[in-house]
Amino acid sequence: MGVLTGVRNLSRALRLLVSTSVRVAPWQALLCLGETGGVILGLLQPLYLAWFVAGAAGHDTQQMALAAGAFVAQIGLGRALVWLGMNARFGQLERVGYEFDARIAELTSSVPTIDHLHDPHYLDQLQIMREERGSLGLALNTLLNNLNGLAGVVGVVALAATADPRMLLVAVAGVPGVLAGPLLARWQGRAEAAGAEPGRLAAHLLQVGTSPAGGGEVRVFGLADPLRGRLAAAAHAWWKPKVGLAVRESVVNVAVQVIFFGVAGAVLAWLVRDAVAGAVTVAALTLALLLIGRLQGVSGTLRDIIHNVAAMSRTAGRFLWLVDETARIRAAQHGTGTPPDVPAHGLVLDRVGYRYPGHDTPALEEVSLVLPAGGVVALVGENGAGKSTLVNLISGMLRPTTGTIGIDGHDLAGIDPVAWRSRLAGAFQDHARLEFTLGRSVGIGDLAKRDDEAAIRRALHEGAAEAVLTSVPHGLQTQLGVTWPDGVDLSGGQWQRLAIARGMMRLMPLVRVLDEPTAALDAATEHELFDQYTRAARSGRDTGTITILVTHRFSTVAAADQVVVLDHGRVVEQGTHAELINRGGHYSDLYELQARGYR
Ligand SMILES: Nc1ncnc2c1ncn2[C@@H]1O[C@H](COP(=O)(O)OP(=O)(O)OP(=O)(O)O)[C@@H](O)[C@H]1O
Repeated sequence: MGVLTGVRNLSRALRLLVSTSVRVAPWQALLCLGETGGVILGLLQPLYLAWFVAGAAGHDTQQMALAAGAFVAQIGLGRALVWLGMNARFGQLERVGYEFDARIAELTSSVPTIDHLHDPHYLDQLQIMREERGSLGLALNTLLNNLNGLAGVVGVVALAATADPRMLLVAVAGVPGVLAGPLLARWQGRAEAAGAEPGRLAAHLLQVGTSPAGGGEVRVFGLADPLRGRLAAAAHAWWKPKVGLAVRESVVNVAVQVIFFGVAGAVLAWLVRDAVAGAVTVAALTLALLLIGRLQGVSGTLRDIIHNVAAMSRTAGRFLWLVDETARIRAAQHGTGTPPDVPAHGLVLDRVGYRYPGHDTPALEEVSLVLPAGGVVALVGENGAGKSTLVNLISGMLRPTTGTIGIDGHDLAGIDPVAWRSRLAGAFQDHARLEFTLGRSVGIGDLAKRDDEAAIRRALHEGAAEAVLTSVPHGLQTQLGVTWPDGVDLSGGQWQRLAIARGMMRLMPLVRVLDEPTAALDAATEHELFDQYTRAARSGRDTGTITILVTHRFSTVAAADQVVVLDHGRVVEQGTHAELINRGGHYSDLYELQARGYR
């Protein structure tokens, strides 16, 4: 990164932090400056002390009284200002922190597609940002501390020069300490980057090892030891760069101190010699002595300022990267067209391919399909065949890396993704367990009708979830989730049925996707449900809804108009169930294999 880019990024970061702080709480932002005034007053202490000592040496009681009075007054006023500023600073810290948390959540969820959530680089940046979320909140705090520190540095150096110009040599001896700042900041940046991925892995392994969901498998498969081993290795890889950094920091700090105190000792000896000879006044020598400690602090303060500003700029830079990246992704999804109210022809996939970010092998290749309006298509195939990827492409969550998907002759890329998504309905294998009231948990499948009891009951009926409703104590008002007052828990299958009902809330979707929402149900129930969807789809053919069923169970898809068989990301067969059975190919083999399992 060039110096110019660095300066530009820093100034962008500073503007972001200051403008956010001022926008969130303008009065507090202003009050924070009181602290800087207090710091500047505090700097004058050695001056009053030197006057006092000089007054005592010259038996000048008036000077002594004046110096003592000024000393006490500046302590009182300085402390009051610091107190005011500090309170404002801490109040500001929380509000700015919440503001950034909210904006991060908004940015990550405002992208209509999910390709970026599969990108390891994006996830690493997000992980570091989560770890450092607090430091964005602390940004104004850091900035003010730096401002106070800078005021202190300027004041101390000016006072030191007043005491004796040779004291500037001592200030210069602090330069190596200052120069070490950027070096340490660079090392820290590298250590953070090196620890991000293992940190994510350690958090994931810890979650697997401690969550009730993974608990059963961990025990049955005897995974506790290997998991502990991998967790230890990941944690080691996470903290190793941090330990290395701490060691190098210590070595640099010791070297810097040795240089400073060597020069300071020599200059003081020189001043004492001149004071004995009468060439330096008692006041100047006293001031010089009092300022040595503060001068030593100067290089530390400057270094901290550089370090803090670099860290702050890095953290703010990541936030700005997220802002830019979000804008870039959104700009690439420039579709503004509206989807048709009722599809006339249907979806056409023309040589569609998709490659996940950072992966060489495509998950889908050369997929060409026609999904007619009002039709029911079943996607079948073994694990990893590409069914969910295809569904995500049709839903507009992912964008094809090659080929096009069109609806009634219009490329999906030209349609506003949010408008497209608003016309989809469905239930997915990774459904959410929404711990709201039962009615709300289903109703939000169509936000406009979330409180429409009749619509919710209809969706529960169509999702074959009425049995869930009758099994809970307070009907639609039942709170779901045992961690809430009066909350009830549901079985995996019951949660799944609610997710399916949620997918039935939208009445006239363009596409209704049912991506293995029935995995927790038995084969007979799944069969019955898919038959019900197919019948519902056929009875409402005039709405043009394209129904896509995804399943592993071949027996449940016989009623679909069209069965598409995927294998290793390619369409290997398509046709009706009867056609495919007669063909005696891949579908027929797999169907026979599963059917034998049920005999
Ligand atoms: N987030 C991802 N990053 C990289 N590769 C992925 C990702 N998700 C899926 N894949 C890969 O893409 C291919 C297709 O996966 P997909 O989930 O679409 O298959 P599927 O047919 O739905 O499988 P299943 O029946 O197990 O749900 C697989 O090889 C899988 O490993």
